[in-house]
Amino acid sequence: MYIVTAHEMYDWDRKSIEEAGMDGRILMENAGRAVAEQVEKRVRNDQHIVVLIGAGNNGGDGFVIARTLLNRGYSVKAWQLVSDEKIKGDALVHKQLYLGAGFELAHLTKVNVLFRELDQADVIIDAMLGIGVYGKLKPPFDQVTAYANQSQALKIAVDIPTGVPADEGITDFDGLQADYTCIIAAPKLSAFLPHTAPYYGEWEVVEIGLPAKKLKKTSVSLWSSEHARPTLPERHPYSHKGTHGKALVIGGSYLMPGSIALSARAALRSGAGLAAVATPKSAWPSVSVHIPEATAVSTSEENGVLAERVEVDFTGYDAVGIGMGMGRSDASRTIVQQVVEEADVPVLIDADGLYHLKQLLDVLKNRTGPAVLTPHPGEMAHLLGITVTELLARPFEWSQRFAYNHGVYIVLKGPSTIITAPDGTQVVDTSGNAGLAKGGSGDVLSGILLALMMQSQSITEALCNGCFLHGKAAELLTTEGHSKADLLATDLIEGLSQAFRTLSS
Ligand SMILES: NC(=O)C1=CN([C@@H]2O[C@H](COP(=O)(O)OP(=O)(O)OC[C@H]3O[C@@H](n4cnc5c(N)ncnc54)[C@H](O)[C@@H]3O)[C@@H](O)[C@H]2O)[C@@H](O)CC1
Ligand SMILES: Nc1ncnc2c1ncn2[C@@H]1O[C@H](COP(=O)(O)OP(=O)(O)O)[C@@H](O)[C@H]1O
Ligand SMILES: [K+]
Repeated sequence: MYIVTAHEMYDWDRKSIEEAGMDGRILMENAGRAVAEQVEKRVRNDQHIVVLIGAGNNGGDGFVIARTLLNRGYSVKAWQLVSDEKIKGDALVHKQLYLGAGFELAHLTKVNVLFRELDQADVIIDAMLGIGVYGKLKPPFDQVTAYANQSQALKIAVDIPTGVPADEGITDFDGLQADYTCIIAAPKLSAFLPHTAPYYGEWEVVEIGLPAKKLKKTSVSLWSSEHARPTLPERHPYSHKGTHGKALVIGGSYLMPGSIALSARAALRSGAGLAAVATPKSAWPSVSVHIPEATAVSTSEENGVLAERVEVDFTGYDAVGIGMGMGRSDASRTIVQQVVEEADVPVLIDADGLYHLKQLLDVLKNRTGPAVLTPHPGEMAHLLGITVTELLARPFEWSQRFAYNHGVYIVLKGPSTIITAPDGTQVVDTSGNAGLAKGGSGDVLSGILLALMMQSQSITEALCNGCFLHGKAAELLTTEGHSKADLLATDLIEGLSQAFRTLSS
C-alpha cells in the first residue's frame, strides 16, 4: 500500500478525473458511503450522531455520510459550520442532495448552541477539514475542535483529523483528537509521524474507486504480512548450514556482554546457518553461556573492551554486524573503521558503532559493499548533527537525504520504523508495540536483520521482513502470556518461533 503526501493525493484525484474520466461527485459519494459503513460497525442506531461539516470536500464527504446514515435509520444531526457561499463544487452538489432528500441542516450561528448539541452527542463525526488544511485552525474550527476534544463522545474523523497536516515538517498545529479515523484511499504521511499519528486514534483505509493505475508510484509504501509471506527466506530440503549464511557479530565488552549475545542468538533464531562472535575474551564466558551454538573469534582486549583491530578475514563471512555493547573507546572506533573499509560483504552498524560512525562519514561514503545503519532517533540525530525534535519533525526527509548522500540503507527505529534504501525509496513497518520499549530490543533486531540480509535477494526486503518479524513477535507474545510491561528482549528471541510459524502458515 502506498503512503501519500497531500500533493500526491491531489495528483491522483486530478488524473482520475481528467485522464480516466472519473466524476468527482461519484468519488465523493463513494467516500461518504465507505465512511458510513465503518461508522455502522462502531455505532448503534440508538446513539446520537453529530456530523460537523466544513467548507471543502471533506465537508462534502460529511453531507454524504449524514444522508447515508439518516437513510439507514440512525439519529443524525448535521451541522454546517461555514456560511452558505463557502460550500461549492462537488460539496454543494451533495449538500443539495442532502437537502433534496428532505433532511434538516443546522447552521452555526452561535458556537454555544453547537456546544450544547455536542454535549448530547454519543458520536461526533469530524468532516470539518481534510488534507486541504493550511496554517493553524481559524474560527470557528479552532473553538469547535477544542470543545470536541473535551467531549466524551466517540470521535470519528473523515480522512484526517481536522487541523492535522497530511505532510511532515509542521509541528505547530491544533488537531482534533480522534478515536478512529477512516482514511480515504491512501494513508497520508502524518499517520506515521510521532507528533501527528496519535491524533488519528485507530485507523483504516477505505477504497473509493480511484483508479489504482492513476496513482503515480510514490516513494513511500507500507509493509504488511502480504508482503512478508512470499518474501521470507525458504529452507530448501537439501540446504546446509552454509546455504543460510555465516554471520560475524563484533561488539560486547566486559561490562556489557548481553547485547552481543542477544544479537547472535537472534541471528541464529532467524535462520542464520552459523554465527561467530568477536568480543573481548573476558566477556566471552558470559556471552557463550547464552549462545552455545555460536563460535568465538580470537581477539585482543584492553580494560575489558576490544583493542584496535580484529584479526579476521571478512571474506569468510556473509554479513558483519558491529557496535552492540561495544563501548565508545578510541580503539573500538578503529575497529568500526576497519569494518567499514575492509569488509566487502553487507555490514550492519548499530548502537556504539553508530556513535563512532559520526567521525567516519567520509570513510562510509567511499565504501562499496552495502551498509545498513539501524539508529533509534537519538542515534540518527547524532549522525545528522541535529536535535531529536528536528529529526522527528521530518524523519522521512532526513532519512532519505542521509541514505542518498552516503549510499546506505537506514532503519530508523520507532513505533513506525522507516526503512530507506540508498536510492531514497522508503518502506514503513508499523508492527510491534510498547513492550519493545526496553533495553535489548534493538540488539535483537540487529541479529534478526543480519540473518535475513544473508538469506534474501533484496536487502530492502530483508530489512522490512526483519522489522516485521521483530514487531510481530512482540505482538504475539503480548497477546498471550506476556504483558507489555514484563516483556524482555530474551522473550522476544523465543517469540520469533511463533512469528515465523504464523507467517509461513
Ligand atoms: N480523491 C480525493 O482526493 C478525494 C477527497 N475527498 C475529500 O476531500 C478532502 C480534501 O478536500 P479539500 O481540498 O477541499 O480540502 P478540505 O476539505 O480540507 O478544505 C479546505 C478548505 O478549508 C479551509 N481551510 C484551510 N485551512 C484552514 C484553517 N487552518 N482554518 C480554517 N479553514 C481552513 C479553506 O477554505 C480550504 O479551501 C479530503 O481530505 C477528503 O476528505 C473526497 O471527497 C473524495 C475524493
Ligand atoms: N513504543 C514502541 N512501539 C513499537 N516499537 C517500539 C516501541 N519502542 C521501541 N520499539 C522498537 O524497539 C526497538 C528498540 O531499539 P533501540 O532503541 O535501539 O533499543 P536498545 O538498543 O536499547 O535495545 C526498535 O526496533 C523500535 O522500533
Ligand atoms: K476531518
